[in-house]
Amino acid sequence: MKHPLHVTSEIGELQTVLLHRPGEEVENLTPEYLQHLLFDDIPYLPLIQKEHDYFAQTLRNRGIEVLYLTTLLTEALHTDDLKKKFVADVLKESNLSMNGSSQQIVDYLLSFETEAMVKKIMAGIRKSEIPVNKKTHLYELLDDHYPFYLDPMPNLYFTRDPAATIGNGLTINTMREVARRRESLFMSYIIHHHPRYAQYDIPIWLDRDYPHPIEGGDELVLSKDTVAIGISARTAAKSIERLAVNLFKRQADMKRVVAVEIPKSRAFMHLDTVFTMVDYDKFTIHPEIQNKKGEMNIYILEKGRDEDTVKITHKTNLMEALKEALGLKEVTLIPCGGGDVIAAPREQWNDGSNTLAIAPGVVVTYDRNYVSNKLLREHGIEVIEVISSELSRGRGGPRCMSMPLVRKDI
Ligand SMILES: NC(=[NH2+])NCCC[C@H](N)C(=O)O
Repeated sequence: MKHPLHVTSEIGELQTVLLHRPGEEVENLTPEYLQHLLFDDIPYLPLIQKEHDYFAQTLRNRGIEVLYLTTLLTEALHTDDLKKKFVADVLKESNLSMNGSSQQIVDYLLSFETEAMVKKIMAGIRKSEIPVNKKTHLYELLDDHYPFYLDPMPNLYFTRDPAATIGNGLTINTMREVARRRESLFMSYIIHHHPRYAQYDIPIWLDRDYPHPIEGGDELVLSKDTVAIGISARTAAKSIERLAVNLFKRQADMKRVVAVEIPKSRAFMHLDTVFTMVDYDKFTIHPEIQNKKGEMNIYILEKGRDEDTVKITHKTNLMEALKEALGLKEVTLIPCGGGDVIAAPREQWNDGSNTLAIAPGVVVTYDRNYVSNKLLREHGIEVIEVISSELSRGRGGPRCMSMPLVRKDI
C-alpha cells in the first residue's frame, strides 16, 4: 500500500495537502491582543473564508486532494475516551487562569458533538459563554479582566508550521510562540489515531516534547537527500542538529541538512518567507537576507564520526551551496519585488517570496505581489494567482497555508 506521507522535494507534483479553513477563531481577535496572537490586523471572516475556499479550489482544479484539519481531527477522535483525553491535553497546555473552574470547561466542551467541539477549541472560549451562576471566582465575573478561558488559535490556517513532512515521516513541532504551541497537538492526535495514519509506523523525526523549537516554515525539502532548515526567530540551532542526527539514522537517502541563518525579525519569521524553491534550479529569495557582498551564513551538516554527531562545514555563498548540494551547474535566484527598494520589502511583507510549488516550475502565489509574479513568469515559471486581501493579514502566504502530505518524486 502507498505510504500516507511522502515528500522528497519542494516541487514534486503535489498530490495530497492539509489545509485549515479559517473559522470563528479569527473573530476572537481584538486590537488589544493582536500582537500576542501574532496578527497585524483583523481579517473579515466571510471574506477570508471566501479567499481560502478559492485557494482550496485552485488546488483541487489541479487534481490535488485537499484534506481539512477539522475533518481529520474530528475523525481521529473516534471514541469517547479519545475525546476526553484530547480535551484534557488541550486544557493542560492552555494557559488557563481557571483555578477551580476547569471541570466546568471540560463539561462545556464535552457537551458538543465532536466536530463542534473541535471548532470550539480552535475558536477559544470567551468568559461570557459560561453562565454567571456557574462562576466561582472573582476574576470570572469581571468583564474587563482577560476575556478568554481558552485562547483562540487564529494561526491555524498556517498548516505549514505545526508539523512538516520529510520523506515518509514528519516532525511534530515544538512551536516557539506561546500563542501557537497547542497547534501541533492536533497533528499528534491525527498521526496516532486517524485510521489513515494510525495503521502505519510513521517516523517522527522530532516530536513536540523536544525542548527546543522548530517550525515548518523553516523546513524545506530540497531533494530526497537534502533538506534546508532556517536558523530563525522560530527555529533553534539545537533542533536542527537533533533533526539532522535523527534523519541520518533512519531515513536511508538523507545526506545533508543545510542550515541557513536568517535575520531574526517579524517580517522574516521563517525561512520560507524569504526563500522558496520553484523549479529544479530556481528559487525565490528576498535580497535582504544577504549582506552587501551577497554573503550569508550557511552551515552544511553531514553524518559525523558516530551516530550522534554531525560534521559541520561553513559556507557564505547561497548559490554555490545550492549548486553543490543539489548537483546543479547553474542556479537562478529570483529576487522578491525584483530587488527594488520599495517593491521588494512591500511584497515580501505580503509574502511575495512565499510560493507554493505544486509541480516543477508551477507555483501558487498571492495576486497582490504583481512585481514578483511578473518576474517569476519572465523566468518561465507558471504562476497561478489566488486572491489575498484578508488571508495576507495573518502574515503568511500560499506555502504557509499548506502542509504537503504526499508529493510525487521528481
Ligand atoms: N510558514 C510561515 N511563514 N508561516 C507564517 C505564520 C504567520 C503567523 N501569524 C505566525 O506568526 O506564526
